[in-house]
Amino acid sequence: MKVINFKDGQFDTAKTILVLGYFDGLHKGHQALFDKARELAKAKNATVSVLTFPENPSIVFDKFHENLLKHLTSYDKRLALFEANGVDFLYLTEFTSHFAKLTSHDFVRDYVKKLQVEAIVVGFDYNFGSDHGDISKLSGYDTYQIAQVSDESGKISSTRIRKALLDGDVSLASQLLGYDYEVAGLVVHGEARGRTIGYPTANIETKNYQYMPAIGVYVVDIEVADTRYRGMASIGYNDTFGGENKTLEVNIFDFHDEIYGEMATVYFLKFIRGMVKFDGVEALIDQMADDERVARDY
Ligand SMILES: Cc1cc2nc3c(=O)[nH]c(=O)nc-3n(C[C@H](O)[C@H](O)[C@H](O)COP(=O)(O)O)c2cc1C
Ligand SMILES: Nc1ncnc2c1ncn2[C@@H]1O[C@H](COP(=O)(O)OP(=O)(O)O)[C@@H](O)[C@H]1O
Repeated sequence: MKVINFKDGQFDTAKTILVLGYFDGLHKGHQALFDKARELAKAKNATVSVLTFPENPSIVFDKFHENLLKHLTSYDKRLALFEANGVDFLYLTEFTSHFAKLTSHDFVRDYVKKLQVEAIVVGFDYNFGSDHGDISKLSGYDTYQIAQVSDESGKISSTRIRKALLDGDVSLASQLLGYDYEVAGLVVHGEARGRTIGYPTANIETKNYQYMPAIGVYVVDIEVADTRYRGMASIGYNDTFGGENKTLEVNIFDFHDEIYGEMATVYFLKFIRGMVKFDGVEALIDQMADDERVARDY
């Protein structure tokens, strides 16, 4: 997959199926668009391109709040997901006030017509231009609008996945995404207390603006230096010790190495329980032994 800044003007000249949207998380609903795009590309002997935005378009419309900067994936994971979904060319353009003001006619002229488009694929709720024009009429291309993908509880959406994470329901989030929810970060020093209680924990400091699951204890897998291990994670303030910073920490099973400064990816598999402020360290250790049984059995 080739990543191209649209403003650099280095457009590929092969016939292509163009997919349009923001696609935070590339969840099962988004994946349906790429399934269609791949099918069309095969039939028409074309490539698959996506035109998307690095940041959330809502930044242009909504009063700022921190969550507007957050994503369901890291940037690297996002690229990997586009590639896994069959995208050959990823065109990035910033979503700005100016971009939002383009009419559908402007958008076709300045963006769509720059590529050798064979057909366009969009989601059921896609909006074209500030005038909400009809892109198939304007552009003359076949346009496929893909119906929403639903499960028993309704439409699969990035909003539902964010809510599942904020509720600690990482199993639901992963089910809707079609892959395990993951957060990547750097292993940093904590209070060096973990080793003294028999449960060393790798403290993961995330550099990416990603949604963190709710405070609690989770079954996780963790990938360090290309190897994936089972572990148990805690997200919270280490209430038992009066901790003031919210941390993500992972006790890695059957692992004995120093990994400060390494990048690690944590895959959230299942919520175990909420955080507890214990009266003493012994009670915490007993509880962690129980957590370990749950995580190893998962
Ligand atoms: C699986 C797991 C469960 C935990 N549960 C709790 C808890 O219920 N209450 C709490 O105060 N700390 C909990 N912790 C956090 C520990 O307090 C923390 O890992 C320990 O203090 C070590 O901190 P350090 O890495 O800064 O040395 C948990 C940690 C893990 C890995
Ligand atoms: N099984 C393990 N799980 C997590 N970290 C481990 C493990 N074994 C060794 N380590 C190392 O020990 C560190 C954690 O020890 P800990 O006493 O909790 O210190 P800190 O507070 O600095 O995290 C990790 O960052 C890692 O380098």
